[in-house]
Amino acid sequence: MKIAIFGQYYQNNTHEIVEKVTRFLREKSCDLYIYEKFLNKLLENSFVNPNLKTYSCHEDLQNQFDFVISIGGDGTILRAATLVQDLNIPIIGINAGRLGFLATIQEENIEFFLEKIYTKEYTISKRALVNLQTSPENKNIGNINFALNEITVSRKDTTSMITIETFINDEYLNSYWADGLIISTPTGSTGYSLSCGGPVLMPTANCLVITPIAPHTLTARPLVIPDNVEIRLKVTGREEQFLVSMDSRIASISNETQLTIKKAPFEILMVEFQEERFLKTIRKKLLWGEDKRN
Ligand SMILES: NC(=O)c1ccc[n+]([C@@H]2O[C@H](COP(=O)([O-])OP(=O)(O)OC[C@H]3O[C@@H](n4cnc5c(N)ncnc54)[C@H](O)[C@@H]3O)[C@@H](O)[C@H]2O)c1
Ligand SMILES: Nc1ncnc2c1ncn2[C@@H]1O[C@H](COP(=O)(O)OP(=O)(O)OP(=O)(O)O)[C@@H](O)[C@H]1O
Repeated sequence: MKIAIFGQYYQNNTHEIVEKVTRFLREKSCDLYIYEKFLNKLLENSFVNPNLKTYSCHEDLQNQFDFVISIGGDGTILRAATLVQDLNIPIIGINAGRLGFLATIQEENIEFFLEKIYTKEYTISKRALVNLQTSPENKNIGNINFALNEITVSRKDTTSMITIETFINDEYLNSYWADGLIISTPTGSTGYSLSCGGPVLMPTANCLVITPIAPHTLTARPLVIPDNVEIRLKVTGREEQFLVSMDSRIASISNETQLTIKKAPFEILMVEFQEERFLKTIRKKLLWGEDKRN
């Protein structure tokens, strides 16, 4: 099996996690690669390099990898997705962070779950992404023009709200007067959109959510739409520029720019285990059922 390990940060327990993962996979005679910048962080912290091969970009992953193992929090998985892109390499998330909504394996269960990869006791959860196109083209966006969680537009350098004229398949929807607007995938529905009052979507729902960020029109509510439509946005405001974000990445865009958002032509494959399925994750992480009255 050929496996790529990905991580971004070094903290106290990183050593232990990486050692657990590499020890287990070596015993299984895996062909192991590690993200070069992550290895450098480990080496700076007196990690002894057990002759791991390295990779550093999307192109390096193009050569028949079986899995990517992400070590970190949800943000690290979002970053791993920018390397995997359309390569259909399943991602296994080991949680070294806080919430770990997408990164579901806890440190103490690493061997238990990695064994399940060998016994094929897992399923693949296909996650839709959203894709952004701008007219005119914007060089700040580059070719990583997609998001696993959400694409947002928001105000920049001002407390003044922006107006976001929104069309679905060329039909006018609304002009949101708000701090911003979120176009969320089902995966992203438990992220920023949820904090702004959006609904939780099951990962397999073929839908997107349009969620306004602090709209000044009290009747503006999150809207669930099918994922086969094209959403077009035009932003106006006091400043000449606004911000667009794709998961953790941001770019400044000028007001004349038109944004077109639609489902991306590829999916991200998340490895899911029976013990850590989506419904259990929302119960556990959103503390459903913690109310002692029921
Ligand atoms: N007010 C908010 O809730 C808010 C604001 C900005 C961004 N975000 C989220 O943060 C993401 C970027 O992550 P980051 O690490 O760069 O930012 P960050 O460091 O601010 O962390 C954001 C938090 O959101 C959680 N999160 C991310 N994706 C999630 C998901 N799909 N389901 C449930 N929780 C999720 C993370 O676990 C983390 O605790 C964005 O895609 C967005 O969804 C949330
Ligand atoms: N490789 C790692 N080793 C140890 N700790 C890590 C590692 N990567 C991330 N962390 C810890 O997790 C924190 C969050 O990481 P990350 O940005 O990946 O996730 P996040 O989006 O903030 O989500 P979460 O809330 O799930 O942690 C980091 O600040 C750090 O404390």
